[in-house]
Amino acid sequence: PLNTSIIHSLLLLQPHPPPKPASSVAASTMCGILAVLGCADWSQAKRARVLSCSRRLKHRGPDWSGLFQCEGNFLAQQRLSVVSPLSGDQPLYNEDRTVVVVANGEIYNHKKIRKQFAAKHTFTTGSDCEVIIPLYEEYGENFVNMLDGVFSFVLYDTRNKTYMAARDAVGVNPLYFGRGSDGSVWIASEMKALHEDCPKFELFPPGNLYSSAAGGFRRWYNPQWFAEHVPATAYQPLVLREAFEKAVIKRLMTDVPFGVLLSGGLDSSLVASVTKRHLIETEAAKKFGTELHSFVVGLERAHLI
Ligand SMILES: NC(=O)C[C@H](N)C(=O)O
Repeated sequence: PLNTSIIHSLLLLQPHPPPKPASSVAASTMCGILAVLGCADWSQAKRARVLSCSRRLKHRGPDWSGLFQCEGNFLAQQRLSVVSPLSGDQPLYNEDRTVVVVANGEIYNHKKIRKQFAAKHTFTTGSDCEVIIPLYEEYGENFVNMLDGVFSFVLYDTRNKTYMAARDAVGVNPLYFGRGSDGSVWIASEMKALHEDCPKFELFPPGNLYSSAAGGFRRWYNPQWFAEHVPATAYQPLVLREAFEKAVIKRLMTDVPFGVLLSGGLDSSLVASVTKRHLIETEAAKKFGTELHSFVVGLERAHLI
């Protein structure tokens, strides 16, 4: 797989106010989610507690805070708007609001999936993450491998009171899983949102999904090469180059200004050079122009930068 830190060199700039020269920077593919499921207590005090835990993720999503509650089940999101800033606030719902999703993710093939469901599903937002809903309605819990992207999300189905959560193939987007002392399940982008309320918590394993109906985790990402002790295909530099370029290009999907963070090393320089070369072909260029903003972090008296 590609080194995910390479891809992280692409940064999203603060989306509001819109396109002006970049002055501030937020890390890539942010947003913070917190889901608390199956609480025995759903008093005002519990709701307030969930909200205050969710607020600890505010640094991940400065643009919006949202909360869904159905009895003892809570889904909260702090949003960093990337795709469809004006309509994509979360939680996201299906047409009759019986299925609810909070997500931290970028779904690169969302337009393709939208087309596939255009006749069957009424999309209410422009969010790339909304495609999770029709996929779930069509395929139940067996759709995660149809998402091309980086993500962590929690979906709650009010009709049968079940939920599922999933994390992308290699764990680009963070996710933690814990249990409260009342048996509730806590799932959050960062530990700080759940550690005080969960005597036990762990990393949500990358490439896995958790299903409340099945009562556990299962791997959804099972590429053939997992089983290979020695790679079956020989190293092909051109194939690698093409895959790398494609990986960078699809990450230019954004409705907000963006830039590249240069570490000073080879990886981020490669990301910057591919971005610069292909920027002109992208939707982003139509909105923000073809000038590429770049950033470096330097320390006083450190002479590298
Ligand atoms: N940024 C995110 O993680 C969610 C979604 N892609 C949005 O733009 O709102």
